[in-house]
Amino acid sequence: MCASTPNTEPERSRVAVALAVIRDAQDRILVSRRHDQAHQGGLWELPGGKCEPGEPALDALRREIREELGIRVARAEPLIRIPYRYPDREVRLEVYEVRDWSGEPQGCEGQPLRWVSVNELDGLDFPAANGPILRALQLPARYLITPEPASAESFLAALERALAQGVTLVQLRMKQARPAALIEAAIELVHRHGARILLNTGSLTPPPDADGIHLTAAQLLTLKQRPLPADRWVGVSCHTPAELARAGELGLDFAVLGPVQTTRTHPDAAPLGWDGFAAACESAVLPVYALGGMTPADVGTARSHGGQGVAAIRGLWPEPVDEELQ
Ligand SMILES: Nc1nc2c([nH]c(=O)n2[C@H]2C[C@H](O)[C@@H](COP(=O)(O)OP(=O)(O)OP(=O)(O)O)O2)c(=O)[nH]1
Ligand SMILES: [Mg+2]
Repeated sequence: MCASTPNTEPERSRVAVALAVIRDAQDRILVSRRHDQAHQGGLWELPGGKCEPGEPALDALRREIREELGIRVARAEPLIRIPYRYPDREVRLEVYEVRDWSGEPQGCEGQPLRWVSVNELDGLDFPAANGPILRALQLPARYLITPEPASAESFLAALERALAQGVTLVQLRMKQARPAALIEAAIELVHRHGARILLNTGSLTPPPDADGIHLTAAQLLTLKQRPLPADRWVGVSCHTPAELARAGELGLDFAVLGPVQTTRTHPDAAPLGWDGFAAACESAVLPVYALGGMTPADVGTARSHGGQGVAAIRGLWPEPVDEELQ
């Protein structure tokens, strides 16, 4: 339990929890099964547990992992934090990625253990609060937003170079012309490189072979429910904590938030700064990319401020670009 204050909501329900995504050399993740009698019993879980009063989450993580698995965490990187309200309890999950640890994991409390790939995680039953953690594990650190295509040929050539440079998630952003042949060619090219593509064309019904859509903040505010089923992704552009909250309520998969910095093309727009970005991520219940003046060199800063990584046109497109997003 966290520290309690007498005259506020009953604190009995608010629990800070430190969890570990422990990876082995094959990039598999360690999961355990919760005892049937526990809160959210019988479901699979990430190892970890409740912070003691006043205990920093990272200390709680090391302690819980030693107690539950008998291994020593050498280094842990923040992945995501999820505030979540169950009917009987409110939790705040602080999730860390652990690639550097020593010892041989054992179920010290008799709990069954399994090593699984990120794809296999999708097929296991976890507590409801874990959905955004799975998404954070599936999403890359860089999210390319394409500039408005000039010619199809030069656009596809540049997109191919971006993919060859390791981009694995693409937003096809078309605000002017939307030629179906170019959209299909881009989808095919992205899939040939094993990457995913989301369409930002104003339509809520993308072609069946697209991996999902990316919404504007204006579209977000008109929606009553998530526009696509769970097997297709829905990203959204947000500028305020209120928009992020709405994206979380609708169960969208991730958001981009900006502008974090002043950009060349919009020098007058008030930027959030990294502190504003971090404050907004604090209460978000979905992975959040930083947008606005970002380059791959900013990934570490974005992550240390609670973000999933960076989203950019100019910073990730292998050709000079005039436009910039806010
Ligand atoms: N360990 C764990 N807890 C989770 C996950 N997802 C989720 O919502 N929770 C919730 C369930 C519990 O309300 C809380 C953590 O509980 P816990 O049972 O692991 O706590 P603990 O290790 O300190 O156990 P105990 O001392 O109460 O026996 O967080 C998850 O992936 N792993
Ligand atoms: Mg536990």
